[in-house]
Amino acid sequence: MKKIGICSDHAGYELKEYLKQVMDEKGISWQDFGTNSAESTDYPDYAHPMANAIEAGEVYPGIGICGSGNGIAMTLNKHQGVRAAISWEPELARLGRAHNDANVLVLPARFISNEEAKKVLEAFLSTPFDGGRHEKRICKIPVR
Ligand SMILES: O=C[C@H](O)[C@H](O)[C@H](O)COP(=O)(O)O
Repeated sequence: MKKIGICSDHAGYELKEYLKQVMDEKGISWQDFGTNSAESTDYPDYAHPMANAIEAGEVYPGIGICGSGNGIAMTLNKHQGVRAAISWEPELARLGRAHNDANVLVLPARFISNEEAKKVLEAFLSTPFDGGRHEKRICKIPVR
């Protein structure tokens, strides 16, 4: 498995650090694109570099975290090669992978506990893309 990319703003910093520990325990390699403290900052400064690395094939998949999940998802999904799915329960993460072939899991740090986020991440990482009818749909997502 490639390194997993992970990034957050200040609101997601503590959850990001927790999930890095979770991945360490599972023997999963990760690359942290910041932020590096809980000091107030701007999510695009971390989301764009991680999205660029995903598009370049340097990391896969990614995890993006901010307070609501909205800002970081909006930023990530501006990239043609990124499909970022906001998930606050395991079934949403499973669907993001199975139906949308999501390559970034977005977590809303202010609306999810660490334990629930761990379950969401596990669902995301263990679910393959279903393909089939979903394939042509995701092919229609990019703006041409
Ligand atoms: O969509 C944006 C994110 O949820 C941010 O984490 C949030 O807006 C940060 O809010 P504040 O600057 O009040 O900590």
